[in-house]
Amino acid sequence: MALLEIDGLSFSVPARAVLEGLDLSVAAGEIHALVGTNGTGKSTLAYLIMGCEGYRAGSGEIRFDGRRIDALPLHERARLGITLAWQEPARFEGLSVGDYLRLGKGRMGAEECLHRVGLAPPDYLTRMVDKTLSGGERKRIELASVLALDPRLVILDEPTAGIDLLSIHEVMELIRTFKAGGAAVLLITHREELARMADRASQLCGGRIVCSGDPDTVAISYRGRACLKCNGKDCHDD
Ligand SMILES: Nc1ncnc2c1ncn2[C@@H]1O[C@H](COP(=O)(O)OP(=O)(O)OP(=O)(O)O)[C@@H](O)[C@H]1O
Repeated sequence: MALLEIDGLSFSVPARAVLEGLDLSVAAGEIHALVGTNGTGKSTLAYLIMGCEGYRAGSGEIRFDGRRIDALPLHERARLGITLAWQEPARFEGLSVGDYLRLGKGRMGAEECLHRVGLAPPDYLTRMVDKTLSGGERKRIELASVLALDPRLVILDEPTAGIDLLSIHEVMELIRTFKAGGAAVLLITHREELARMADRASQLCGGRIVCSGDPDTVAISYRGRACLKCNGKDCHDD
C-alpha cells in the first residue's frame, strides 16, 4: 500500500476547474516527481494534500497511511508527518533561524540541518527568518526546517527556485536524505535533472495525470513543455 493515495480528486476556483479526477500515489521511500506546465495545478495539489486554508476538494479522496485525511485540519495532517516546503518561503519577523529549526523534533540538530543545506557558518543560527536573508538563503532555511521535522511525507514545491545553479546538487543530496530516512517525497519541479533523479514521475495536464512512470520517459515527454496527449492544447479541451 502506498503511503499517499489520491483518488478522483477535483478542485475548482471561480469559473475554472483546476483538478478534475486526479489519481496519484506515492510510496514510503519513493521520490515521485510531478511535472506540468505553468498553471496546471501542481501547487494547488500540494495545498490540497497539506490542507491549507481555502483548499478543500470538491470530490475525491486523499489517504495517508490508509487513513482518509481530506477532512482533517492542516495541523493534524502536520502531526501525522506531512510537510510542505513552499515555492516562496514565508518570513517570520523576530524568530531566529535556530529557534525556527528547533521547533522540529526530528533526529537532526539545528546545526546539522543547516550544514545539509549548505549554510555552514554557525552565525546563521542567530539570524532572523526575515527580509535580511537573501531569497536563496531563505529557501535553504525552509528546506532545513523540513529536514528538522523528520517528516514521513515531504512535498517540495520547486525546491531549487532561487537556488544558484552550482548548488543544485546540494538540494538533490537533501532529497536523497529524505528518501534514505524512509520518507515519501512528492517533488514538484520544472527542472529536468531533478525530475530524472526521481523513482517515478507524473505529468499533470488538464486536471489529471496524463503520463506516469519512468522519469526519463516522462521528462522526455515534458521537455518541450507540452503534453504528449494533447500536444500543448490543454487536456481540459478533450
Ligand atoms: N484562489 C484562486 N483564484 C483563482 N485562480 C486560482 C486560485 N488559486 C489558483 N488559481 C489558478 O489555478 C491554476 C493552478 O495554479 P497552480 O499555482 O496550482 O499552478 P502550478 O501548476 O503550480 O503552476 P506553476 O508551474 O506556474 O507554479 C492557475 O491557473 C491559477 O491561476
